[in-house]
Amino acid sequence: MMELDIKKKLSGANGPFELRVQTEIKKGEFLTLYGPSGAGKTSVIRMLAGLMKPDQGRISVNEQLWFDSVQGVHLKTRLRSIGMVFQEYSLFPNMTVRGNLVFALPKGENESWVDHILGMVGLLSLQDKKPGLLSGGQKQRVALARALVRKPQLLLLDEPLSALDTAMRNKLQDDILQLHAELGLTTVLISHDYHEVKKMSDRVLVIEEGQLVKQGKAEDIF
Ligand SMILES: Nc1ncnc2c1ncn2[C@@H]1O[C@H](COP(=O)(O)OP(=O)(O)OP(=O)(O)O)[C@@H](O)[C@H]1O
Repeated sequence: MMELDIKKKLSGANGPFELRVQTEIKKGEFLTLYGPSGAGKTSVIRMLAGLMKPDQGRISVNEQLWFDSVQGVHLKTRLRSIGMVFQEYSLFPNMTVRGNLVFALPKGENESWVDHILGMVGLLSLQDKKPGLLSGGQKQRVALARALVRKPQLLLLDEPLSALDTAMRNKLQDDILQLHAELGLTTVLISHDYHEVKKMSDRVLVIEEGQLVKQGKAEDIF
């Protein structure tokens, strides 16, 4: 169970506005953030990841405090149990697929977990290739696998599929849903794609100009 209550002043294209999001995320939930460009969705994910500091509020995950403005707590990104995938492929180009995953493995951890993850996402046959030789979909599959190497409590996905063609996109959506279920993940996805939101989400938060304007099941919202 995750509790999130954050405020942050942002400077948007039409002047400053306040981002304010308050919600609880259940363990195992698949939550999607939906809303127009510039609404503050990426900022929410960055604050969950510890890459942006809220002005005020509190983030707690299973009794562990990640952020608390009153107590002055701001846990560093590497101390938060998170995995992240963004739209741009952020793989190390000079390492193999396997190398990218092993690099993310905590010191002393058994590499058999890397094999397991590679198998789950269907990358075993590509494990010795460098990312430059892979298609966009394959690269995102590697990025997803790498995000899962540390068995994160929270998986953060910022439009990871928006650069892919429809077929590849569908396939990766299925993979993400399967991994989410098999690993018991709690996942927060940003998506602009209405079909994707409907297919993936247990719950949708609609954010406009920093405000949470609607939330609920996708079929009730659209
Ligand atoms: N550190 C910051 N301080 C102030 N304003 C910021 C900061 N970072 C981003 N912003 C502004 O906040 C606004 C919201 O950005 P954000 O990327 O969170 O929106 P978004 O909903 O994810 O949009 P998109 O869908 O286009 O990615 C933007 O106008 C951006 O310029």
